[in-house]
Amino acid sequence: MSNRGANAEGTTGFPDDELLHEQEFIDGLYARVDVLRGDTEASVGDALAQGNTPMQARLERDVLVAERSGLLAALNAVDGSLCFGRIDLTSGVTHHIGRIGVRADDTEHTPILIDWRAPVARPFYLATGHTPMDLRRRRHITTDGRRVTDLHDEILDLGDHERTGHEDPTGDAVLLAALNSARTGRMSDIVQTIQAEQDRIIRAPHKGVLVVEGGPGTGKTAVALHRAAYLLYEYRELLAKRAVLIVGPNPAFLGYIGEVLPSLGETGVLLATVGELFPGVRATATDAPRAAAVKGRADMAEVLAAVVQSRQALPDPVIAIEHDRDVLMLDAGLVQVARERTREAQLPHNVAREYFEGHILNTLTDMLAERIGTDPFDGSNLLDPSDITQIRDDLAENPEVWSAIDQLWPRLTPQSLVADFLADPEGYVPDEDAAAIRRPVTGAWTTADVPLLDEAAELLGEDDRVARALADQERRAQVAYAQGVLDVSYASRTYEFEDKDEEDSEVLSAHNIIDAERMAERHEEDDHRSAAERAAADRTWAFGHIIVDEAQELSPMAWRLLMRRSPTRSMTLVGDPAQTAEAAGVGSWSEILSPYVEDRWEHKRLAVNYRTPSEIMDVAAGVLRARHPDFEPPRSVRSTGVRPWARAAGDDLPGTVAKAVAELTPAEGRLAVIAPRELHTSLAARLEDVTAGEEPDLTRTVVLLDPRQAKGLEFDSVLVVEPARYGTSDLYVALTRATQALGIVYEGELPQALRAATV
Ligand SMILES: Nc1ncnc2c1ncn2[C@@H]1O[C@H](COP(=O)(O)OP(=O)(O)OP(=O)(O)O)[C@@H](O)[C@H]1O
Repeated sequence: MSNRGANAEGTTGFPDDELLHEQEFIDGLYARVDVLRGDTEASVGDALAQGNTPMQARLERDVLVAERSGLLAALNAVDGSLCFGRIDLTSGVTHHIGRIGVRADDTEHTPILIDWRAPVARPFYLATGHTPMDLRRRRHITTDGRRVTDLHDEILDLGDHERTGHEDPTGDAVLLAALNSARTGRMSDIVQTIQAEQDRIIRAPHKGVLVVEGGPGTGKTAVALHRAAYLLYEYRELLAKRAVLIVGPNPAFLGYIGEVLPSLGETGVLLATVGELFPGVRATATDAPRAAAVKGRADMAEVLAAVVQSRQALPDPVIAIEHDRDVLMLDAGLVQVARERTREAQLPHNVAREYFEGHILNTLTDMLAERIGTDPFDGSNLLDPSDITQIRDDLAENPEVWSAIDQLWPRLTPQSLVADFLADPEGYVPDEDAAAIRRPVTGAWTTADVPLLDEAAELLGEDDRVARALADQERRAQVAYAQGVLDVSYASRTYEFEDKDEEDSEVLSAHNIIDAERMAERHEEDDHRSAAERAAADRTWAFGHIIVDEAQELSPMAWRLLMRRSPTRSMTLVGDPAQTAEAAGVGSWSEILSPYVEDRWEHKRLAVNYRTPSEIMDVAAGVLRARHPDFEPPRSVRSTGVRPWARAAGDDLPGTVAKAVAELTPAEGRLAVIAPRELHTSLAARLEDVTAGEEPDLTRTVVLLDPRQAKGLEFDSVLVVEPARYGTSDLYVALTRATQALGIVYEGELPQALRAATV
């Protein structure tokens, strides 16, 4: 830590010029930001107060309000932690670095605070004594709200003998302070201390698929989130329109990471689990592992295609249609021809129905025409084309014809198709798989059902003839309305400017710059939801970039869903195969990716563990090495000197756990008790003020979780209960969640791998 204290006076009690100097800068910065905020609030207020204005002005007003509101949200989100660093260049220039960029109110709009994502800020993260990148000094500025509390300087130009009294010889005091600080139950950003290996990943180009792999605590999640913020900054035009999607393993995890992007001033991101990616469906039930594994298998795509085909039925043996005192017999042979012709079009089922309807109507028309129009003498047909058309039209009015078509080529929804299939899967999958996935037709949806629904939606498509007709009608009404607006605008112009020639007028009115078609289009665009909000409601949305955390957990069917949302294949996938728990998870990155991008994807590794001290990491690594002797754990960046311990519970497991919890609960910070789900009720009964359940409140001091829920999270202290009941990867996850202390309580035997490593 620096040798200077927490206010503008040094330890000697004399004023500290450096601190004072930085405080002056920060005061000036906030003064500017306060003005900016005031101006922005006022302009939003003015715009909203305008009331009923002509359409063109309203459109401009809405754009302004949206932009300014975004700016306000960013200003408010970063308030109190605006500036965190400074770089001094050998040229004598200095730049302050912050969460967003701020410019002075001068004619040049001189930058006074550089956004951490700007290229100018990059040396702050990358410069070393070996490669100083033209820096003499890097300064970390620690603030408490608007007050500067500490400075840490690293000298990067070894020939520079000037000293400030705030030198940090190791250069990692700020990082270690961040790693040792008490956890809050919410992940915080790492923008002040991004390490060079992380920075290179954060700023990698957005095109193509980037896989980021690393052990527990290597900052994969932190890097993924900062990458989202970086991409939104660097490719703002594109990504503000198309939005960024971040996929996480469960809602508790999304809650845990949910504050990081707003703290970086970014809100245009959709955070979702795979179970939330089918609009209108909420996955509330949980599958048994075997069922999830079957539903996630790649061949389910073919299985569902076969289910759809099986709904395209044949009469058994005939359907009799009464028409005009005639009976028309639709037999299997005739329908099969119509069905084959329809299938040849290779369209989704519901879209193809229009063709099937046509073929059946034609078949029936031919049948009837032959029956009533054939000349008994020479066998020729006496009907002319208008008679044939009339017959066809009459048939199209007959409800029996439509009931036959509905029976043979029914309109299907993804929900009905998948629910019916799951209620009766025999014949489509092997018997033992069918037994694993069968459930009542009214059963609640699970996360593993969502990729099946999405697949079904693709196979079925939408018969949007009615919607299209309505939209056409609506559009014609809008164009007519827009034309009316333009006419009114033209008429009012002649009133207002009657003393001026049209050419002389400096005031442009709507009719000068826009025609009715375009104006109607603008009206359609008049959708105030952000891109992320619109994306959340649209199954077919193509995201600008997709980030997947814990990517190793996703099934092949879930990958199909995600790839549909990313036609440009602009993706960042982060994960750790050693932490794979889901039976449906995929074995290797190339297995996941080759069907979509062959071998055109990049692979980066993170090797330093920032979370888990070496004493705890050694224990966790031992567990994996017991199964995989060559396993290489990530290197812990710090050690605490505190060894993990293990304690036998005797015959009172809940009592021993309660005692251990009392010992391990940090004065500040959070404790997780990680225990098999079946023990939760008995343990919760003995733990005061504990939070548990599907979505526990992670900000509470003591949280009770099962190992799957603990994935991706971290706590100051962790108590692992009954480790012998976990699978290897679940145990590895559980053991690597603590930043400070780890205890283990067990009944019976302690697994061999844990015996030697604990006290
Ligand atoms: N450069 C950094 N500066 C400060 N803290 C960091 C840095 N990198 C990572 N951390 C911290 O390390 C902890 C672990 O990070 P993170 O959760 O992103 O790791 P992970 O690789 O996703 O872990 P896991 O696979 O176990 O979920 C977090 O508290 C994060 O804030």
